Amino acid sequence: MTTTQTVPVALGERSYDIRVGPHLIENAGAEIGPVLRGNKVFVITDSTVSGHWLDPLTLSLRASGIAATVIAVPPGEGSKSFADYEHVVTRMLEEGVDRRTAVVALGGGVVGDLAGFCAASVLRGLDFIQIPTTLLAQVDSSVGGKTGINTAQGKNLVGAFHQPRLVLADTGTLDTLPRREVLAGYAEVVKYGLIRDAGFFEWLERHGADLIAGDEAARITAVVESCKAKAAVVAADEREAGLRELLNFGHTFGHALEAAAGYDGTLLHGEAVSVGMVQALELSRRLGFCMGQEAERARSHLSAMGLMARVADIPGASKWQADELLASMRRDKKARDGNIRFVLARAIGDAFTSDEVAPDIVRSMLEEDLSATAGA
Ligand SMILES: NC(=O)c1ccc[n+]([C@@H]2O[C@H](COP(=O)([O-])OP(=O)(O)OC[C@H]3O[C@@H](n4cnc5c(N)ncnc54)[C@H](O)[C@@H]3O)[C@@H](O)[C@H]2O)c1
Ligand SMILES: O=C(O)C(=O)C[C@@H](O)[C@H](O)[C@H](O)COP(=O)(O)O
Ligand SMILES: [Zn+2]
Repeated sequence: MTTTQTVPVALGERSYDIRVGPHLIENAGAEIGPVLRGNKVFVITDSTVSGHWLDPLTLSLRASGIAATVIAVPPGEGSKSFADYEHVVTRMLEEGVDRRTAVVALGGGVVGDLAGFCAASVLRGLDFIQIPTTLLAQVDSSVGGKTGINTAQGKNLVGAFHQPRLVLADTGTLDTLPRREVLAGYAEVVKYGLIRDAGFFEWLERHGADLIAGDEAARITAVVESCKAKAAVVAADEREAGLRELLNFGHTFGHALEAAAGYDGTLLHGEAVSVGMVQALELSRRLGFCMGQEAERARSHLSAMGLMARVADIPGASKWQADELLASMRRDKKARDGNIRFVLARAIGDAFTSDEVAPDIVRSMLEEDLSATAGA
C-alpha cells in the first residue's frame, strides 16, 4: 500500500506541508479541517477538472462539516485574465466572505495562480489551500506562493506572493490527465535536474518514460523530489531576491514564446519551458559558460519523451519576429532597466543567473531559431 508522504516548506509562521500520495481528495475534509479558521470555503476550479474531481472533494468536505461554494472558470491559460479574476472575486463578495473563509484551488496551475491571487487580494488576504491536479501543479505551481494573472503585456505580470496553508497533491488525479498535459508538467520536473541536481536528471533519463506512462512509484518519487527541491529554494529565498531566480530556468525564452503564441492552447506553459530550457543551454554555450553537449543532452531527453525542444517544433512560430520576442523578454521580472538577464548553466545541474546579456547575441540566436521554422 502506498502511504502519504509529507514535504515541509519551512517559512517560519507561514510554514506548511505538502502532502503527496493517492486518495488525498477523498480525505480532503480531514486534511483541510485542522488548518481552517472557520467552516466555509470557496472551491475555485475549472469546468474540466470539476467533471473529474469536484464530487469526491465536496463529499469529503461536507462529511467534515465544511460548507463549500464552487466557482468554475473555463479551462486553459485564457482564464488567468483580468476578466476571470473580476468574475471570481465578484462571485465571492456576492456570496458572502469573511476573514475566516478560505479559498481552495482544485485544478492545474491556471486555477492555482488565479485562485491564489483572489485569495491574496479579497479582504486583503484569505487562507489558501492548493489541491493541484496536474503534474505541473503538483511539482511546481502549487508550491511557493507565486500567484497571478497574465496581461496584454505578458505572463504573470500582475499578482502577489501568497503562500498556501496546505498543499494536497493527490497523485491519483493524474490518472485522468491527458498525455499532452503530463508531458508539459514533465518539463518542469526536468528543470529541477537541470538547475541543481545532475543526479536527478540522470534518474529522469532512466525513469522519465515510466513516470509519463503513469507508473505510481515513479510518479510519487518525481513529485516528492521536485517538491523537496522547490521547498528548499523557496525557504531560502521566498521573494526571489537571488537563488529563487533559478526556478525561472527556461522561462525568459519560454514566457516570450507563450506570449507570442497567444495563450490559446497552441503552446502550453510546460511546452514553452521545454523549448526555453534548451535555448537557455544553447545561449550558455554561445556565451562560453558550457559545452554544446549539455544542450544536446537536454534536447535529446526532452524530445525522446515527446516534448517540443526547438522553436521550429512550435506550430505557427514561422510568423514570429525576433524583435517581438525580445520586447517580451525586456518585460521579464528578472530584467533590470529593460536589460535582459537569463538563468544560464555551466553544466547540467549547475545553473546561475547571468548579468545583463547583450541583446544582439539573443537576437541572432532567435533569428536562427525562427529561420529554421521555414523548413520545419
Ligand atoms: N505559480 C507558480 O509557481 C507556477 C509555476 C509553474 C507554472 N505556473 C503556471 O501554471 C500554468 C500552467 O498550469 P498547468 O500546466 O497545470 O495548466 P492548466 O491549469 O491549464 O491545466 C491543464 C489542463 O488540464 C486540465 N486538467 C487539470 N487537471 C486535470 C485532471 N486531473 N484530469 C483531467 N484534466 C485536467 C485543465 O482543465 C486544463 O485544460 C501556467 O499559467 C503557468 O504560468 C505557475
Ligand atoms: O516558483 C518560481 O519561482 C518559478 O519561477 C516557477 C516557474 O515554473 C513558474 O512558471 C512561475 O510562475 C514563473 O514566475 P514568473 O515570476 O517568471 O512569472
Ligand atoms: Zn514554469
